[in-house]
Amino acid sequence: MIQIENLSKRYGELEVLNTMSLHIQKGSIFGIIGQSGAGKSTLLRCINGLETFDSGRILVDGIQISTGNDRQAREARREIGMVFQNFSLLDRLNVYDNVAFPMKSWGYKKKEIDERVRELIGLVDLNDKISAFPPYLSGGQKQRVAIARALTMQPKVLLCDEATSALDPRTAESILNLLKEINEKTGITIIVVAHQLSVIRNICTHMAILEDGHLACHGATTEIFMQAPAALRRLQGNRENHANLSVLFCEQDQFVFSRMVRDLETDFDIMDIQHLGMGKEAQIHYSIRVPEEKLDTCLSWLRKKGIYCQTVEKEGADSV
Ligand SMILES: Nc1ncnc2c1ncn2[C@@H]1O[C@H](COP(=O)(O)OP(=O)(O)OP(=O)(O)O)[C@@H](O)[C@H]1O
Repeated sequence: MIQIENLSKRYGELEVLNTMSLHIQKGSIFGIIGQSGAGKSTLLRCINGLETFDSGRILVDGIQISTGNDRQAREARREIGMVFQNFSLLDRLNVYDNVAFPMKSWGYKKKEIDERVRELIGLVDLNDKISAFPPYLSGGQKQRVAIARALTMQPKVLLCDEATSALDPRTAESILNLLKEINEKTGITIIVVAHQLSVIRNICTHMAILEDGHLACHGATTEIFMQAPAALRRLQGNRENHANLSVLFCEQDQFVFSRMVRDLETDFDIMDIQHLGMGKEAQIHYSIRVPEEKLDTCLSWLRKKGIYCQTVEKEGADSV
């Protein structure tokens, strides 16, 4: 149903996607995982027509995806809903109006909008919050609103970019269960980008591992975990030779790890992410695992950038 054929993309000198080909079956829940900077989000943005690419093509149900503004390109993009880590809700609109927003933009009739919005708010179990505004919702409730909004145009595909990374483990689990339920009820194809192997293992029927813009392996999730190819083992990492770090930074520093990978030519695993505080005070706490021989350079690189970091005992970390 989704055909990605020889997809390549560069940002200047940096080759982010390298002749990547991948077929994603209709109705599957497909997980994409890889080290930070491997190209996961870029691939998702290409599928959604949010990002241009240099060569290759992407077909959704036989229709070619592009960033163009012609009718065919817009209709094709309409078939794809997307949810993000930071929810991307409009704070000035209540739950009902956030969910209604895409249909209003496309000029649907009021009655049709009302029926669909109420149905979706019921589906994500938020009937009691229908008039609430996003600042008064929990993270899990915000993500439910974002999921309902992404489904308003009855897309064939739902893309989830780190949809549960900002949530505590129990809330994350309830969102993953909701995605699974939506997949079973509607048959929608779901693509999930995640940092944690547990997310992929829990809900994905199929998966792909990206490494430096290459497709390192892909297939049925159960088979990949059973066969444990080298790419999976690399992702799981060899704990003996790795050190765990606790890193705290502000939302606007989100590209810091990609820069660290480039500057220090090191790999690392993100083992846990927690969002702390709200608004201007918001911070993100990452538990990461770096190769032991790179530990000192990573610590001094992060500290030079004014980022709080410290090593932690291995037993204290939440493994992927
Ligand atoms: N707009 C941009 N301009 C320049 N480089 C970019 C841009 N967006 C992403 N990159 C670079 O492209 C590479 C792939 O980024 P991408 O966000 O796709 O990786 P990712 O696998 O999703 O990483 P993460 O897990 O950290 O989100 C990174 O090296 C990143 O720094």
